[in-house]
Amino acid sequence: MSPDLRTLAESDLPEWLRALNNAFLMPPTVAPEEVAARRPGIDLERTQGVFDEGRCVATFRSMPRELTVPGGGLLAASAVTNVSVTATHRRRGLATRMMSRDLTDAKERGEAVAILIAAEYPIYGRYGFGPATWINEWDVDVPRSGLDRRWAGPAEGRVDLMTPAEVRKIGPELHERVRRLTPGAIERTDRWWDLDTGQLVFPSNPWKEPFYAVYRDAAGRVDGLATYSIKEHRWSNKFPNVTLETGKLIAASPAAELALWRYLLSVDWVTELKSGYRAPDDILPLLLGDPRAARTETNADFMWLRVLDTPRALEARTYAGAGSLVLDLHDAADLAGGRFRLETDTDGRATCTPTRDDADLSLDIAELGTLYLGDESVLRLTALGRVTERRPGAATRADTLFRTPRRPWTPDGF
Ligand SMILES: CC(=O)SCCNC(=O)CCNC(=O)[C@H](O)C(C)(C)COP(=O)(O)OP(=O)(O)OC[C@H]1O[C@@H](n2cnc3c(N)ncnc32)[C@H](O)[C@@H]1OP(=O)(O)O
Repeated sequence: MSPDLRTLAESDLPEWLRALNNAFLMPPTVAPEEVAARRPGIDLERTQGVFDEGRCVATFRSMPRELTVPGGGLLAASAVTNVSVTATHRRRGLATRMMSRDLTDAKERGEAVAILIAAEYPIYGRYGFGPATWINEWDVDVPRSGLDRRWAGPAEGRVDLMTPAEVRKIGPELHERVRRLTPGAIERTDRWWDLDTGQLVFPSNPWKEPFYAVYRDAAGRVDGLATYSIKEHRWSNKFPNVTLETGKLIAASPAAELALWRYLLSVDWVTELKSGYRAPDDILPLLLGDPRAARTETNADFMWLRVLDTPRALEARTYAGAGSLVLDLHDAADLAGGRFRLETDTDGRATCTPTRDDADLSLDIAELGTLYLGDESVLRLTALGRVTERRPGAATRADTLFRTPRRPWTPDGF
């Protein structure tokens, strides 16, 4: 009997979570309390499981999210997660079957793009995804950072430490503002905040209270929040030698961002600051007296994007001025391909319509995913042979339209 692929019923969940843990190399048995805690975060309608002789051997699910695009528009996205195939059933096409089904369903639901965070780089390009946002992680040698150790707080506004309960109240409104300013960001659910502030704890993942530093501007408006923790206290010969790990740092203004980084870098005893995953063009290294003190620990792709509805996706974002481009898009899965004319006006607003005109650029739908949020250079992809220029100068024109002044960033996983 061939394995049976289906949407989960309520009673399938414990076995499905067990399969997920198997593939993600975590202790397989999931306690009933864990299943109960996870259940509200899972929309059964958007799950898939493959069962072989009653045993779950593959998992998949997606959830609706709003993706911020250049210009601040919000685009309906299908956020794909928990993709797994048990090692006993690998390389038989199970992931491909689940992905094909979910992408078709997402398009029917009216989601213009699918997004995911790839466990490994080579997996998702074949399904039309391209890496759309990147992350950087820095390790700062604080004593060599060249910062004035007498820093006593921001010149304007203030930084205060707050309790998890206070953050649970003020965090969501702040994040709503921040994510609209951040192409590549998605919303945080109430559940996200409950987990972050210890109101909801998974039995398998005990919560340790972090520190929460909040920045308010001179008028008292909450404009920034940084979460951080200390891994271990190391003292040798009575010298403090402590590592501060930044959790999430979000800021709605440059003043808030500067004040919070400066605060974290000035906590007494701290000799090493780990930044956590940040935008690749985060200000952190350049605010140091000596940027060499910020060593890059990670520089990697983060969120991958797959266009499902080309006109809607391209019309949702804005561009750097007026222009016109004909894109010939190849899509092996036949979801979003075709030839389209993109017209932009001086305000950067766009229309995108099917056309039979000659193409300016030909590319695969996965390359459009890479270019969509403005992070990659069309010229660079042309040099690699991944974009073909059909009209001289078209790649440069496309770069002028698509690229953004700051790089997109996805602050949260999903
Ligand atoms: C969004 C997320 O959830 S990311 C998490 C992804 N999950 C994991 O990394 C957990 C461990 N790995 C797994 O569970 C599985 O190996 C998966 C899900 C990555 C792949 O599942 P499979 O059922 O083996 O994939 P499937 O058989 O459909 O493979 C399709 C193609 O992708 C290739 N492929 C699959 N996984 C990988 C990989 N990790 N690296 C390189 N190629 C891969 C296969 O070789 C195959 O290529 P082909 O079409 O040229 O023959």
